[in-house]
Amino acid sequence: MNDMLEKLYAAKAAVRESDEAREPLAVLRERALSRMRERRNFREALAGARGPAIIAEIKRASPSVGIIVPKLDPSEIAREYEAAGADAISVLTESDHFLGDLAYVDIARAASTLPILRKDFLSSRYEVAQSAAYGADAVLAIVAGLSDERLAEMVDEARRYALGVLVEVHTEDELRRAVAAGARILGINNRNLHTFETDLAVTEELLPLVPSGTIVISESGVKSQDDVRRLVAQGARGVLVGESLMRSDDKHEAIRALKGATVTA
Ligand SMILES: O=P(O)(O)OC[C@@H](O)[C@@H](O)c1c[nH]c2ccccc12
Repeated sequence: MNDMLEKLYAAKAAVRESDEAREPLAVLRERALSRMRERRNFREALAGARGPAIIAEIKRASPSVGIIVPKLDPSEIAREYEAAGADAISVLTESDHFLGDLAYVDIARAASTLPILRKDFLSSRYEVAQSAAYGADAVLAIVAGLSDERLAEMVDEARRYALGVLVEVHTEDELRRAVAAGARILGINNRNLHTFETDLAVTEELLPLVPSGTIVISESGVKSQDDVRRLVAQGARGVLVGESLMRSDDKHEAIRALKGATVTA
């Protein structure tokens, strides 16, 4: 694991410990199960999307670029994303480097009808149950930061609450591990977590190695209709877009443009 990732997971483990002292796993599991009827199907939303599936991200800051938007109204952004035609919403909940908050998940959920992905450096059953209890419909599992055992535990815990799992990979080896863990929704991250550089060629290189029936979402560095066109032409079902949408003053037009990519693809 690289330094940055290691730091993020270590900080997260400390947060988890204090959370656990306040709200034990059993309490969260019960609450997660009591919210089963609210669950929105992340996988179906992507599979059934018209044109390329767009996961629009709510992200206030990131380690690679710093502050993206000084003030954030997650409710308003969630509403805008849905009205603009997004298929799902990703919410950063990591607080130190991304200035996120777990509460944003339920805020985004209340403001839209789309499935909500909790994006964070999660590595335990506890955090998966917590995500479901706090209104998530799907969680992120970053293979580079997880042992096979941890990954399997997260996938197993997610199944209990019918949560989707977006299994993120960046290399061929990680892709193999994701497939072995039974990943049905793969996120191919174009960003190299050592250098923070993005290169859409990462998705293009890994796509031919993905088993059929797996939904592939290309993540990071996607900005234009041409980018989406290129990625879907290679077999991606859709894209996850953060920074370029957060910076856009006209989210409606921005998403419409990304969506329009299949028309000629
Ligand atoms: O802002 P971008 O370049 O559109 O990227 C979005 C998303 O892919 C990125 O936020 C991301 C991908 N994997 C992550 C893991 C943790 C935190 C954030 C991420």
